[in-house]
Amino acid sequence: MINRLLALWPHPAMLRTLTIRYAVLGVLQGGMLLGLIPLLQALLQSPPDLNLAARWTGIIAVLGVAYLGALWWAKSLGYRIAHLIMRDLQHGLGRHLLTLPLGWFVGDRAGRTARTVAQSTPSAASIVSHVWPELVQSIATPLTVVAGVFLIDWRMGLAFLVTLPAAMVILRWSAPIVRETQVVMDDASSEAAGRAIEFAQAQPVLRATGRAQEGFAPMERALDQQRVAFRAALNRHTMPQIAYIAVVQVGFTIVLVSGALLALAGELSLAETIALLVLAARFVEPLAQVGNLFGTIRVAEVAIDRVAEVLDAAPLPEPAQPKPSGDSTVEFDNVTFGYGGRPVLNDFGIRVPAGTMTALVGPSGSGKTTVLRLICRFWDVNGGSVRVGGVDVRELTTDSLMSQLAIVFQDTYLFDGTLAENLRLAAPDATDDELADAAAASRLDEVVARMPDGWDTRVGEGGLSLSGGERQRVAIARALLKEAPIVLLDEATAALDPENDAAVTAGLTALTSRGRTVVVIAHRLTTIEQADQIVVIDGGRTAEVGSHDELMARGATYARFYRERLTAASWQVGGR
Ligand SMILES: Nc1ncnc2c1ncn2[C@@H]1O[C@H](COP(=O)(O)OP(=O)(O)OP(=O)(O)O)[C@@H](O)[C@H]1O
Repeated sequence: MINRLLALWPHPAMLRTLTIRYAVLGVLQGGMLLGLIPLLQALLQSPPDLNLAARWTGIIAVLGVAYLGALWWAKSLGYRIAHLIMRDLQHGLGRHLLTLPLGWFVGDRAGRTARTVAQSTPSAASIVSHVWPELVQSIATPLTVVAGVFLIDWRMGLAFLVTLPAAMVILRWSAPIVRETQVVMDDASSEAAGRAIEFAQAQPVLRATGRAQEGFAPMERALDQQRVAFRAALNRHTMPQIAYIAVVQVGFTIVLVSGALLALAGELSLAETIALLVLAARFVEPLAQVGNLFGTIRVAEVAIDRVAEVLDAAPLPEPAQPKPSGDSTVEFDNVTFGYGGRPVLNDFGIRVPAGTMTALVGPSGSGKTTVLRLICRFWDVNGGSVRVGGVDVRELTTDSLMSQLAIVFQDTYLFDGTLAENLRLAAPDATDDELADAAAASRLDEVVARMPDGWDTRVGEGGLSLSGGERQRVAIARALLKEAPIVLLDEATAALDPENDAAVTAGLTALTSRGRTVVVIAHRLTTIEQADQIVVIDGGRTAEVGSHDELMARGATYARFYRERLTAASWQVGGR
């Protein structure tokens, strides 16, 4: 546990100091317990030696005061180190997350990362504030007691000692079991939490389809699995727990029987025997404590593993000798790419000249979103190259690439701030006039005018107090404000109401008329007709490229799509 922690937080000297302080604490506690022996001897001999008893009471009291002082001395250091660990791990995670490819965040990673930062770092820090100190103390106290008992009577010392190795064997045996079950319970909890979030988000769909009452099968399955995992884990925990308690109790019995036999044989005085038995009862306490701690240690280890998993994720390689960016042409040259083993893009090639608009169309799953992600370098290609301004994106620094791109994805995420703050994320120094200009071009000004507090209206977490179309207007306004030469846009697939539809068209017109290079996954007929070039993607390849008129004249895939969609009530080229 400590080695794993040190691998993430390499400050062994501080942990050594902490260990010494808690060991001193354990020794002081053991000393107080040992002080009971002469105290009881003085009281139980006939006649009782009250002077001696008073002297030992004084010594125990001094040890008690020293113990309290040492407790403050050790705890304050433990809390300080825990604070440093939490701060360093959270900062380290934050810095590392910034270097990871954006593709790393796709899927359920966002939720897991939130858990790691918010829950696993305090859990890892609790190792030094609670787990390790208690463990050190729980070992130092019994060892001090055993050493003291050896000095009084070596046979009783052996009787005390015999429990320790047996307890260690049981703990070693149970450690992997506890750890394994902890991982299973943790995974089951993550899955159940994920499904519960999905259930909440799917409420509109479930209610619209009349299935809200029946519940939601994936969540029910996940909750069932969680219950089964918890029951199985608790069952597996039971055996090691019983075995450990048995060892401690058997050890206690051995001490009792040995004490009784030695007393009967006249080898121990009555006072010594009673004192040793009192000590045996107190001796068992810290040992039982160690048994409980091992479960907590495994929980902390799982937390460390989760932090390490994020910190071990490979950062996006930055070029050793970055090249300066060129113009805003975007090119795919014989690009091959797949997620895992399955190829998605095969020998894919397109050229988007600077200052023009290209619409990507094609059936669902053909690879349109993947094309946009590769331009942003969410992932690196397996073959060929993606070039921006004539330079391979792998030869541009992330900052330089990102400064050239504005991204408008379907589900625009807005921060829980005001409309103005959300827009200024793209350009913190933008003047009010620039804000107003971007808003007018994307028709966000209409939304601002409708809102009670205008630009100061709070949009709620994720921008949920705005409609999907309104959020996309904010994203387009951001793209206009950012002054990035290339805009990547994934149009909302849901049919927009006429007002939002007109706003997106106006935003696109503004972007192209201001010389931006626009690559758009197009779902609306108006967008496709607006484009300088249409790229039809099918099966990860470029099936057709040309203007609307050229492709219609060819009468192949695009023309077929177009006619189908035109006749459909809700026209969507994406095949949805
Ligand atoms: N993160 C991912 N991990 C694994 N496979 C993925 C991932 N993202 C996409 N895919 C797969 O890659 C293929 C292409 O997906 P992509 O999202 O690029 O298609 P698309 O044309 O944009 O589809 P749609 O129009 O439905 O959004 C699909 O088969 C999809 O299942």
